Amino acid sequence: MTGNALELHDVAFIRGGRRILDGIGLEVARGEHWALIGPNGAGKSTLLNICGAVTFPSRGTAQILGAQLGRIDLRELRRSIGFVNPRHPLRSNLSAQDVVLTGETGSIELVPRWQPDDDALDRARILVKTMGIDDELRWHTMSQGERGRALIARALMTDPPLLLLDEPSTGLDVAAREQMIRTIAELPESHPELTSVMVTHHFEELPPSTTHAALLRKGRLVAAGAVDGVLTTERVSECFDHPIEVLRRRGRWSAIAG
Ligand SMILES: Nc1ncnc2c1ncn2[C@@H]1O[C@H](COP(=O)(O)OP(=O)(O)OP(=O)(O)O)[C@@H](O)[C@H]1O
Repeated sequence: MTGNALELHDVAFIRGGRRILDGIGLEVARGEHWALIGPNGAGKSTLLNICGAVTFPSRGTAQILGAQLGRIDLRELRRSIGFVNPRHPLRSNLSAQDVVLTGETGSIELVPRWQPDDDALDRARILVKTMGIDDELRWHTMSQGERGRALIARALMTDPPLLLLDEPSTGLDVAAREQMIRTIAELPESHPELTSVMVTHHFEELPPSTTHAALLRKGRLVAAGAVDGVLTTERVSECFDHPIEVLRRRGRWSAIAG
């Protein structure tokens, strides 16, 4: 496939007369791995939802994988997008493999009377294995870290060209967080065609595979581009309206508030 994975032009999102996003222009080329960072309420999740064809812009245009929102079959497009949200509202006590299989139907629960074909079953088994998930586990008793890995495997079920991650390390202890970061950092190797966008609050959670970053403040982009030019002390301090020193060591980032 050619062209950018994402192209947003002058996107605004307005609710209750409030501009939650405004003047957003963003181009994400295929194969890039973006981090979307900003203070609470900056609009990160809203922007990610637009990238995932979950939310439509109030103004401007959003092209996702070459298709313009509002002009395409959403079901088909959504199969091309893996979405990882740790607040996954699954109620049933599904096995790890069944959680992964719901990625095939794009549903939260298993679809009644739906039977996966052999190919889907094989892919689910391989994903459970490569993500290092214990296949005896069931949803209700999985730890947050195990759930996170199961949700990434679920998101990869359709082999999507675009993966969106909304704070995938939420609720993880430091060991589980490191494992999650490693899992995400290895994706470009196992899925070389993949493009990803990850929302996070914490610089420590950025995988070393991050190639680009966008800083969002009060619904507007403060900076967007190659990661080392964006995650600087100056730009991050401007974004958070607070002095923050950004450091990069051995490929990983940290931030210290002044
Ligand atoms: N559909 C909606 N209707 C009204 N307000 C909304 C809607 N969606 C989001 N908002 C508001 O827009 C703002 C941005 O929300 P969003 O969740 O995108 O921010 P965020 O940067 O992801 O925040 P956080 O870091 O706290 O998760 C918030 O004030 C939120 O309450």
